[in-house]
Amino acid sequence: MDSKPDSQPILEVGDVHLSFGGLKAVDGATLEVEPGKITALIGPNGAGKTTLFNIITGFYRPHRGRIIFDGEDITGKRPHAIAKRGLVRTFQLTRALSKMTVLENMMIAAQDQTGEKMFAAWVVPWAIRRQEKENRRRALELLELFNLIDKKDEYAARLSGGQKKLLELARALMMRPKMILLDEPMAGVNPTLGARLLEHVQELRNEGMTFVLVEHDMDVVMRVSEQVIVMADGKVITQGTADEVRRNQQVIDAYLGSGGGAVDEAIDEVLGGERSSDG
Ligand SMILES: Nc1ncnc2c1ncn2[C@@H]1O[C@H](COP(=O)(O)OP(=O)(O)OP(=O)(O)O)[C@@H](O)[C@H]1O
Repeated sequence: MDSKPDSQPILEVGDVHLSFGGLKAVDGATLEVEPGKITALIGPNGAGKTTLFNIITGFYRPHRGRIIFDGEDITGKRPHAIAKRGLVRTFQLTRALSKMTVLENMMIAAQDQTGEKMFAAWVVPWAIRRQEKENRRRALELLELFNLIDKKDEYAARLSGGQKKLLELARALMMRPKMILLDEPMAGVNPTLGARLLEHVQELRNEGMTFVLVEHDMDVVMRVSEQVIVMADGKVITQGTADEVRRNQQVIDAYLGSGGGAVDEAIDEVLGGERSSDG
């Protein structure tokens, strides 16, 4: 039932493994992401989704396996080198970032990427001013687009949950990525700002950007994603359209096997309330 991508994948993850002590957090994960689409990565708690995100973006080094982004092997490369190639992930605002203003957050995100240019700027001072001016122009443009311009001098800590998520996405865009990984973009976001965030994601996708999101809200997953990848126990158990995935018995079993009182709720979520009594 897996649907084969019709274009060359922008990201290929092949047989990736990573253990923490004896725990196999990612255990032979293999997947492909099509360019210019929104792909959701779902699975029960502890399936390995966040760990895989961290491996793909260079924050963890896999014990085995290969990651190809945009035709280039990026396995084991450092996060800033991967970001420079156009693959970035969003980050929850850390305590340090919360104590900076919204605009400072944007400027710092750009600096992370222009590290080498900054070195050049140290040698040639006019270059630093030109780069800073360009970063500031882009930061203000993005804040305007994301309706955060009135908050530019506020401390990031003072933003609402939804505004923080918008800032996280805007920060990632400072790096001019080809592909963005979003970890639970809708968590703690009110419905109005959540809808706006999804609109931005869909607009950026229409402009050719690729997104992969880890999201627990199945309503959101089924609504916005063109592809759904399902992980359980560190493995990818299936990949397909939202409709294909929701009918897949392995997916239902994976959520059933996740245990605890949330089982029924999880199945209802995955099946979108379409579970029949003969199941
Ligand atoms: N730094 C770490 N050290 C030890 N174990 C870890 C670490 N990070 C994750 N794990 C374990 O690896 C497994 C996979 O965790 P991960 O956070 O990747 O799952 P997930 O699918 O993102 O879950 P959730 O949906 O709950 O966020 C879990 O059993 C988790 O406890």
